[in-house]
Amino acid sequence: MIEVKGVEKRYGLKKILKGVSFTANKGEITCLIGINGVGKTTILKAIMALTPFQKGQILIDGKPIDKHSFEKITFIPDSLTMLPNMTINEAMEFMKDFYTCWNQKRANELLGFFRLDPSNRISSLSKGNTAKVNLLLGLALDVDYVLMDEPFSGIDLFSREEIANVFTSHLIENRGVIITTHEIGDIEHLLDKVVLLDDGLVTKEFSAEEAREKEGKSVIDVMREVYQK
Ligand SMILES: Nc1ncnc2c1ncn2[C@@H]1O[C@H](COP(=O)(O)OP(=O)(O)OP(=O)(O)O)[C@@H](O)[C@H]1O
Repeated sequence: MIEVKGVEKRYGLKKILKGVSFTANKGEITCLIGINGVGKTTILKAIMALTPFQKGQILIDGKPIDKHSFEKITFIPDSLTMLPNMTINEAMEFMKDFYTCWNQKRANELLGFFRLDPSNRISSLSKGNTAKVNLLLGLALDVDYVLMDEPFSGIDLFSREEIANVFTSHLIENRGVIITTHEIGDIEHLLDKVVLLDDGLVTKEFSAEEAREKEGKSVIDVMREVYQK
């Protein structure tokens, strides 16, 4: 389980996170939702220990985050960070050399799943295929938790559907996923937990299934209730 406890984060004088707390379980998809600039990416970076925070604590499976946390967790940013003149194959080789937890079998499966040609250069890929390569490079790591920042951003409906399909496949297995997205409609049915953020705080943390089954509400219904008050 990932536990975010009372995290406060300032950039200069600007307080972005004012005591954010929530949990994300293994085997579940947790979605962070909030308007642009609320601090979703900052939370993911804090979990990865990529940005320092002033107060609070983040635990992964009961242990505070440290330099070894990357053996358990990976961060898939909203853009691909590989050199544009690399082929997909070369990008995979790079990851393989860098990470001991690289799983070539899963990488090959992901290539097939996304119908990617490994000889293609990163610079020649469409936006949708670039997003898929980005996901492939993260999901091919044998880690328990995957953080994904806006995996659907700026890509067409069909690519979004293909990416959404990965969430119900064995390629995610029973890992814990934290995702940020503005494209709720595409993945609403896949979400286990939703964390709504506003003004530096969690305003609501709820089970998507319970909202659906007990209250007959979609995630978007709950968002309207919370944000349009
Ligand atoms: N390195 C930085 N230095 C100063 N301010 C920053 C830095 N990184 C982010 N910020 C500011 O912190 C706030 C939160 O940024 P963050 O990227 O976490 O928001 P977000 O919710 O992910 O936004 P979006 O939905 O647009 O991706 C924004 O106001 C942003 O301008």
